[in-house]
Amino acid sequence: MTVPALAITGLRVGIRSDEGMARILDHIAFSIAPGCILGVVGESGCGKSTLIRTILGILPPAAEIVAGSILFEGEDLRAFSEAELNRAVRGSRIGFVPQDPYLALNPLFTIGAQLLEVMRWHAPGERRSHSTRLVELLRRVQLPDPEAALARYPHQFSGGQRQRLLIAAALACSPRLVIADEPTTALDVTTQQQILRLLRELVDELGIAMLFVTHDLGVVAELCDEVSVIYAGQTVESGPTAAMLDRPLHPYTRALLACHPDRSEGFTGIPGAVPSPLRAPPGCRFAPRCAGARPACTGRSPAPQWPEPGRSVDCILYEAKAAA
Ligand SMILES: Nc1ncnc2c1ncn2[C@@H]1O[C@H](COP(=O)(O)OP(=O)(O)OP(=O)(O)O)[C@@H](O)[C@H]1O
Repeated sequence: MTVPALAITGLRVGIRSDEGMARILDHIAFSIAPGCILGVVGESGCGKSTLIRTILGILPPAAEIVAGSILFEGEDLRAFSEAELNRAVRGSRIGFVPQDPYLALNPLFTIGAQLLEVMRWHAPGERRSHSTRLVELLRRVQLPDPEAALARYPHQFSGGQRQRLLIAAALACSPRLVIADEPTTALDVTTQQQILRLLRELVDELGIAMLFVTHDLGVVAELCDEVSVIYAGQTVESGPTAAMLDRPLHPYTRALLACHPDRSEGFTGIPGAVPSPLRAPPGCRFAPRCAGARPACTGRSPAPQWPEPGRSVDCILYEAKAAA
C-alpha cells in the first residue's frame, strides 16, 4: 500500500485568548496520496490558514496542537524539533506557494539572488550547479528567457510570471508535498487558468502531492482529485471531487455550491457568518445556518459517517440514515 504523502487525523488546535481557550481546529482529518491534489475548501474564517500553519509548524505563540497526528510520508511531524523542521522539512521536503505573488518576493533583490539563497540554505553546494538547476526550473514553469530572468527584479515581471517564479521556488528543493495557499486569487481569469494547468502538469510529472487551499469550488472542480470541506475549524465532508460536486452530501457543501454562479440557477448566499472559534455554537457548528437543522444538531457534535466508499460526511442527518 502506498504511504500517503500527508495523513492528518483527529487534529485539534487550541488558541489562548482573554476569553479562554478556543478550538480553532477541531477534528480535522484527511490524507493525500503522492500524485494527488487535495483541495481544502471553506469560507473566510474557517481555519484554512491555521491548518497550513499547523502543518508547517509555524503557529502563533498563543496556539498549540492539542490532539491528533500529522504524518508526512509516514513520519510524525509533531515529533520533529524546530531545527529539523527548519532545515529538512519546510521549504525542502514540503514546498509552499503563497497567495499573493506581489507581496511574496522582496523588491530589493534580483530573482537569482532570492531563489538561489533558498536552494543554498537547504542544499549547500556549488553556485553554478544551483544556477543551472534554477534555469531548468524556470524553463519548466514556462517563464520566458529564464537565463535573463535571474538578473531581473520582481517588478519587472507580471503577476502571472511572479506566480511562476514562486512555483519554481517551491519546487527548488524537490519537495514531496507542495502546499498552495489560494495561489491564483490575485490573478486574472486567463492567467489563473494557465497557472492551474501548470500545477496539474507538475503534479502529474513529478508525482508530488499537493494540498490546495481555496474558497473557490470552481477552482477545485478544475484542479483537484479530492476535496475536503471545512467549516468553523471542522472537516464536514471529504471525497472525490466529481462525486462531491455532483452529489454534495453535507448541507454546508450544498450551500457553498449554491453560492457558486456557475453551479446554481439563482444566486443564493449562506445566511449568517462563520462563528468565531471563541463563540462556537454547541453541537454541529453549522447548525445555526443550516436550513435542515434539527433540535438534535445542537445537542452534540456529529460523528463521521461513510455513506459511500471514499466519502465521509459529519452530519447527524446521515447518522439517522445509517441507523435506519
Ligand atoms: N492568533 C489568533 N488569535 C485569535 N483568533 C485567531 C487567531 N488566528 C486565527 N484566529 C481565528 O481563527 C479562525 C480561523 O482563522 P484562519 O485565518 O485560519 O481562517 P481562514 O479560513 O484562513 O480565513 P481567510 O480565508 O480569511 O484567511 C478565525 O475565526 C480567526 O479569527
